[in-house]
Amino acid sequence: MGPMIGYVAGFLASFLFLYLILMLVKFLHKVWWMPIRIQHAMNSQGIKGPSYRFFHGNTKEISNMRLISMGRPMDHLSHEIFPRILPHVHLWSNLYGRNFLNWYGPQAQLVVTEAELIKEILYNKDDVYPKIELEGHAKKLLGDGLSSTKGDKWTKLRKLANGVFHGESLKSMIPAMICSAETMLERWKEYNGKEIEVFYEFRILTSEVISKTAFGSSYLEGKKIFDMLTKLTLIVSRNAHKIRIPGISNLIKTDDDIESEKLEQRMKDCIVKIIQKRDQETKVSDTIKSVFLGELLEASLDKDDMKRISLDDMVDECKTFYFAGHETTTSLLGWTILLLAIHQDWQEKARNEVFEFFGKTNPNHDSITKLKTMNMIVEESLRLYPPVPAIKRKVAREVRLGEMTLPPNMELYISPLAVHHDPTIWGDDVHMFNPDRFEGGIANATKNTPASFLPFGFGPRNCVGLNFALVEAKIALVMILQRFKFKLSPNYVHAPVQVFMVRPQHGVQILLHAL
Ligand code: HEM
Repeated sequence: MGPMIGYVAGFLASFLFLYLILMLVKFLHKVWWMPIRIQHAMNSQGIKGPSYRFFHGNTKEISNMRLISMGRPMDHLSHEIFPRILPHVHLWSNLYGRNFLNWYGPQAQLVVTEAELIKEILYNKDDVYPKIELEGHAKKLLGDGLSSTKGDKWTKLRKLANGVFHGESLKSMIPAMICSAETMLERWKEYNGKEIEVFYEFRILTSEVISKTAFGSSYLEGKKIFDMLTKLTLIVSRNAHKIRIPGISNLIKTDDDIESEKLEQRMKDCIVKIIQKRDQETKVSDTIKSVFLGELLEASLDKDDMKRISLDDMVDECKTFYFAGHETTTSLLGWTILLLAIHQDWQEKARNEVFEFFGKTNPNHDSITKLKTMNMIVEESLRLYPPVPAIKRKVAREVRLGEMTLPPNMELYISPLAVHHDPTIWGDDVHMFNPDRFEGGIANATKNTPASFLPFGFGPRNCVGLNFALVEAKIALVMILQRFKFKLSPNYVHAPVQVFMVRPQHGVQILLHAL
């Protein structure tokens, strides 16, 4: 018996040893051999970049640069925020060229800043340059909803969302937008002659608008979800440049892992409750408007397999739209008010146009889209302060992009912020607020390189909420301009930061004067 046990134990030990060796070889292949090979292959095509560092890639350098650049406020009210928000892209594109290679851990990432190449990437269908797979905390934030999913499921969800956020359906949401803006401005009356922090105000406004229009739920019900989303966003943001050893992260959980799991579960419970409540309401009355949640519910009951969606899909869609429809528009409104508070001449021009179109009456859809000065101001605000500073894609299979041959699985990093602050496209006054540059339209402003202006992305996966966001923001701006003059408060501290979106770290304080 004794020798037999010894034999089995020896066999198991050698098996374990071989297994460990195999795992080590696999690990080294991933974190050492492949990066060296890819770096070499790209260098030989003239694509340079900071050297790959074992396991962490360039993430530590990137984190340090960001800590320094965003660690304190800007010295003056400059709009030159690209070196501050994305210091590594700014430095390395100057050092290594417009398209350069950097490393997100052992993941090769090609940063592309040339508009023609960006167009090629974003215009392509999912099979060549698909979206990247979300992992960890980010996956808990957005799930497999419209912004992250691919293939047939994406086609199905996009069709559904397109129908809801365009045309007549969008028009039917305008009264709710106006009503929410009125509630906000009623509150503002108390601040006449005083300071008000508007970024916070816009967070309430945009969450109320998306809650009411898309989900039919009141702000208070949606508020819990927004609070949880905000917490999860902070977790994603502070872990964005941390590289974890695969496998180990399943065994050893950090506080953030535990917190994000809890938040994911609580958000799901909350959304399921809203869905169930809505389901009951629909049974009771047919008159309820066909908001987004209604469409989702209908799709969940569809007999056609190709159209039907599951409860998990619904939860992910709700999370996606709560998230996408909230922080982005808040950011746009916050920066636009800051710009108008600084540039009083443009505030006056915008107000004159508003009075010309609407007098003191509430805005309406048809005229909102005709406001030319307002449109130029919003476009210039989106150019200088694009809420979404970076977009990512992946290379599905070996492919030629311009003069380069890219290996499969390489990540592509496209930065609207970098492109919007490129003087070769926008001229020497690139960092100035000059809405006039949009007077002849976007094509004219970008000298017919449309991918040079991409606040809402580009191509088939551009922002599905584009019109919704623009109408909502313009309604709020029109109604503010009709009621108040405003200037920047001396307490405002200029500290744009990136926490997912580009946002003012300490809010936007203005002084209000009722008209
Ligand atoms: C100023 C406001 C907004 C900005 C700047 C913005 C920006 C963007 C950008 C850049 C993308 C493309 C991302 C990529 O290509 O990877 C995108 C996609 C998306 N946006 Fe927005 N967005 C805004 C408002 C909204 C609103 C209000 C909603 C919802 C009502 C929304 C829902 C979405 C969704 C669902 C996607 C994914 C679309 C798809 O993949 O098919 N966004 N947005």
